[in-house]
Amino acid sequence: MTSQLSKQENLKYANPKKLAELGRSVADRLNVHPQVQWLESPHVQFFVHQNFLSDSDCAMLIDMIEANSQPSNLYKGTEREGYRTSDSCNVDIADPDIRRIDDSICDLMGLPNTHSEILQGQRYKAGQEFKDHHDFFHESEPYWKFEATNGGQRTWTAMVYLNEPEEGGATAFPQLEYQVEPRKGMLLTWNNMGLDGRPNLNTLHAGTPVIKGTKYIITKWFRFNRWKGRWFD
Ligand SMILES: O=C(O)CCC(=O)C(=O)O
Ligand SMILES: [Fe+2]
Repeated sequence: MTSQLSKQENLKYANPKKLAELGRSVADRLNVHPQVQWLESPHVQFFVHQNFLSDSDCAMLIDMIEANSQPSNLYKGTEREGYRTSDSCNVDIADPDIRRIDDSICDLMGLPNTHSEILQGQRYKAGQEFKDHHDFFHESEPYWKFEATNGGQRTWTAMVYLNEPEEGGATAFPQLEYQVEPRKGMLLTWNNMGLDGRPNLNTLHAGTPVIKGTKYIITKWFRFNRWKGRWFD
């Protein structure tokens, strides 16, 4: 199936040259940040920041997720039984604490919050998982035509672990043969585009099943253009 967009149109929504520049500018910023560590992958621009969120912010977000979670969605038309079994919530972006946390992630990345989706909270109970997937949009899928004009390609992902489940729940990158164990307050971020500014298949990842305890995270997806789903600007 094709994206039904002309090559020329597609450049407005996912321009490899500009996406490569964006990747470099974020990576340059993160590389000189004293608290950010580069996870040395030649294949993916990949970083962590320990203790990005305080214990009290983690606790506040967990309470919010507990109060507002609904079963997680997969993209309409791409649903597969058992693929994403966690619960999710869109946080209340009018809440000043949420705005502060949202802004602090944008500030870390050097990306405008207008070009990002609302933070999403997720809860995985024992046995729940989010199987291998890419966060970028597959430009050959029918949904691309909508997402192209709704903010364009998903560029960087930033997620923060709000707690440490007793067992399981790592974020696994099978192509990199690498997995990140949840650490309370730790932010993990990667560029879903490659150095060439095109969707990077090496970013395939999964939230592996929680075996014991519960896992809570927040995730933020940055977009190439202004995200039209935002209602508060
Ligand atoms: O739960 C995880 O560790 C990964 C979550 C994830 O991949 C996502 O929210 O896109
Ligand atoms: Fe993901």
